[in-house]
Amino acid sequence: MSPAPAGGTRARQRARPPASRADPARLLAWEVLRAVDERGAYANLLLPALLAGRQLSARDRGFATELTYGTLRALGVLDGLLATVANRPVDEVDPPVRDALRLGAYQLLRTRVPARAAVDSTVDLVRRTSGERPVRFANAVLRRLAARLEATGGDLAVLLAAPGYDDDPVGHLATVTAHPRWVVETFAAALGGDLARTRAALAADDERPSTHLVARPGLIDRDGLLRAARDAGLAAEPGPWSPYAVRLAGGDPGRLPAVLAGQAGVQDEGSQLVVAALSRVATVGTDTGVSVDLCAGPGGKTALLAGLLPRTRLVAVEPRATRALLVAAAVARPAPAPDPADAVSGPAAAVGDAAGSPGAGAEGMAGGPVAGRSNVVVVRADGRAAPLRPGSADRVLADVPCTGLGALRRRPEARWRRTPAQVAPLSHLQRQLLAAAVDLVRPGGVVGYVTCSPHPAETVEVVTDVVTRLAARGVGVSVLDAREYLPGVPDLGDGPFVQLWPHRHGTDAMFLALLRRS
Ligand SMILES: C[S@@+](CC[C@H](N)C(=O)[O-])C[C@H]1O[C@@H](n2cnc3c(N)ncnc32)[C@H](O)[C@@H]1O
Repeated sequence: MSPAPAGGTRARQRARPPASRADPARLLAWEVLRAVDERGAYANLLLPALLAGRQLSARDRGFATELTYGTLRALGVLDGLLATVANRPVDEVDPPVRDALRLGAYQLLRTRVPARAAVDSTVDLVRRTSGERPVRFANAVLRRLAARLEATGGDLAVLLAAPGYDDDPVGHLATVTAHPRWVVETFAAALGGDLARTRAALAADDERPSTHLVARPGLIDRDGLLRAARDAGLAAEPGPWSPYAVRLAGGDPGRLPAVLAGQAGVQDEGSQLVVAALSRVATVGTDTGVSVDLCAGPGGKTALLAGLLPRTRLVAVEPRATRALLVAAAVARPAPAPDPADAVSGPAAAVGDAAGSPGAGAEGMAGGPVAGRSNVVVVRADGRAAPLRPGSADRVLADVPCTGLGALRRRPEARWRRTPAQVAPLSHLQRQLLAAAVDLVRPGGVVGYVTCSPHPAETVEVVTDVVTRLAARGVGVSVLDAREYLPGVPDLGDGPFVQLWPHRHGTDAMFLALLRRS
């Protein structure tokens, strides 16, 4: 029988480990890491749920959050570092022990926790979660790592033997910024090969994003939301670009009455900008009074667009039942009230129903309308076959499913989960959805094509390809200069498209193309 490795699989079969001093913040972070690793959980959903169920001090909550997100973002670097001191490939270490070591390595590398405390607390965590057997191994690994970090001043390029920047800039950046190589290549391609900007974009993925709120037009204005946030003790500032945005330095926006009442919501400022831009484009010719949100779930953009186009009947299309219900929840909210404080009990906005509106019929809608408060009707359907007549909409928003490479700072584990193989199928679906959007819009109407990814295969290439193919079929589409619809927002790229970036705008890396059907 071969000896079980320290931290090997047998450790899990041991009797229940003795209680130890593992502190609650580290334990909670470890639990999230395990769930992400074992069952593909989403940290940004699981962590708040676990935090809500525990009695932790504000300091411990902050620490648990930093440990969880920071460790998940830096996973590639942490595993690389651990491999240099573990004398074995990291993926051969028992997963529960490996996750504890990752947390310890993160504390050594990126926090001000003293090295000794980082090592000792990780050893306690290992003891508590895996028993005594792997404790010596964990202790030795982290002590070696602490010594190496001290000896090199934490220089990752040295520690991880990164390729020299001059020899292999992409490899170098991938190593020192903890991104897979293909993501570095993607960002570089989207930034025209500018490697200094690529480095800045990659670095921005590691910064803790502020929380952005949207003041939903007609329900609350931005100043009212700002006041409400400050009154609730939150550090709030107006967003620099969107007239509806408030940025929070921290704190829980979920307890704000305006958010609970649906007058405001959590929404990245970049998402607000692309919706605002679409609403600002004047249509040419006679409006039908119908607009479409073709990929609506979970409904953040639907809610904003409905507020910006109050006289439009907005058909929100979403194929997944759970997400369609989220759209319904996002729009089934109180109506405008003169004083935000009264809005919770204010009158409901006009009930929307696609039936009878030009081009939109309730009959044939897969699943039927599932919500209709205000000017929105939610329809469960595939956007490629939405139950709407061609040419029936004034505006169509196609916020297509994408790799989400533009929101890596908000989804810490995503950079390691996404693969280049996912791009082509998405790109195919995106082409189909954009073509469907153009089909739905009337001549003189406008399509907004949006991704939360800067990948050229999901952005410029999709738009260029679809416009070319449609032209070959005699469908005229002109590409508008989307930058003109975001006045005051600097550095939007060379046009005619808009590409936002975390490092330039503090937003997710949203892409926007505006197309007018002729
Ligand atoms: C990027 S998300 C949209 C986010 C949304 N606009 C918001 O701001 O809350 C893309 C959505 O498209 C939906 N989707 C996936 N396949 C689709 C299809 N064939 N037709 C329409 N929507 C689809 C997904 O379920 C997902 O909810």
